Amino acid sequence: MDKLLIENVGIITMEENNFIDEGYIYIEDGIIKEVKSGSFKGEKENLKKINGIGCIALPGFINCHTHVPMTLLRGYGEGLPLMRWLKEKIWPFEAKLEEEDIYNGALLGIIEMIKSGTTSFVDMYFKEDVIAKACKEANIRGFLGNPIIGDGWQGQVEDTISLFEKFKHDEMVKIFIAPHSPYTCSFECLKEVGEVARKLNIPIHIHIAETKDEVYITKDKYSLSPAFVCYETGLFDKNKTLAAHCVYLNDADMEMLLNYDFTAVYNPQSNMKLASGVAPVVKMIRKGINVALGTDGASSNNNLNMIEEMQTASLLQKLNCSDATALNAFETLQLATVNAAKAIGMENNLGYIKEGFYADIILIDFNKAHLNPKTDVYSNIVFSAQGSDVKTVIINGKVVMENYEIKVLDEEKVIFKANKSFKDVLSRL
Ligand SMILES: CSC[C@H]1O[C@@H](n2cnc3c(O)ncnc32)[C@H](O)[C@@H]1O
Ligand SMILES: [Zn+2]
Repeated sequence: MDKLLIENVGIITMEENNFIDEGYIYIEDGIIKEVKSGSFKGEKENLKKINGIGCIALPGFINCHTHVPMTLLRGYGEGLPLMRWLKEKIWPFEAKLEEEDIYNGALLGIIEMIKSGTTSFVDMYFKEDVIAKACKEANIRGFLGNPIIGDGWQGQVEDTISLFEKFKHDEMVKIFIAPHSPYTCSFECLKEVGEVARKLNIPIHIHIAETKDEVYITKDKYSLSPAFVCYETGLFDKNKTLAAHCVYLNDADMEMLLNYDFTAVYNPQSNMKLASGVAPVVKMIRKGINVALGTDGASSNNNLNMIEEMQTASLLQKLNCSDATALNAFETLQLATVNAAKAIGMENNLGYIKEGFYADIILIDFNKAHLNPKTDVYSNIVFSAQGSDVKTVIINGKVVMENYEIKVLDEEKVIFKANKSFKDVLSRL
């Protein structure tokens, strides 16, 4: 049996009013067995110990919307709005990607995510079988969906079914079904996606209502908002759905979505960078819609850092609502942990540091000038911390980064190969 003890550590359990000033977390075979203040009294033989002195432990972040290999496109296609960005720069580049490039970009993104505290991510990209391989090598949890987009959708749905069969018993990789959006998928396609999701009992991952242009497109084509296009195809029926962006959801959309198991995934940095708009997050939460957080790809962000994303998430809502109380630090942390776990159907396993939950835990090093005094630890993490303050990362009970050092991959080699892939793709353009 694998036993791990994190001791002398502050603990944000994510249960309300339950911050443990100094305590321990005891883990057996990847499952949290004890979370208490004070010191561990149990058997200490054959036990790996991590001294968490000066650190605060919290649940690992769940990035609920990304395209992880797009790290290769970081800095590529700068300064364009969504539709021009996709059509003029991103899609032509992606057309030249080979399997090895996707693998190299995925590993680069996974290292970046682990180093800034992400332990699970929800991904939509080509060749998710290759991304799954990268997840398994790094021991990170991947909730992966091959894109379903355009005319070739029938074959892409078949690919998702095969991928699901391949990974249905996997511990770290789960397959989602990922139609790109209501403006790139036909009515028939969205209908079929809903049916397959229900048959396989898997969540749907889609982009909805990202830009004003998207609303014009669906209104023009179907006389419906993007959310109602999905509704009319039965996409939400009895399915769990994660919808990235949701910037232009209107009141009628929200009232309709409340009847479904629906999560809006807020991507503030991507929405700011592409000048898409501000998602009505405070309104959605007030109405009872589950809201989680994602970075989107590194080409529209330009990183995969959930600590930075949380800071932007809260600041943007405060500014947009002209209300300093909007989306406070604890609520913002909920978007990246508890609400995210609910979005992916892992509410009984992830999102809290709690007995019986998976040991997906990060340690933030508070021995830093910018993190003291610890007047409000939630505020310090959301508004003062940097991704690089994450010192140690444990996923499924395995230490994947210790004392700032990635244990599962050769970081230098991954960086070298990703740069080579970028140049190779450019030479094919
Ligand atoms: C076909 S896999 C996913 C597809 O989506 C593209 N993409 C990346 N970011 C966004 C975004 O914010 N909105 C819409 N589409 C996006 C990505 O480049 C891939 O082609
Ligand atoms: Zn996206």
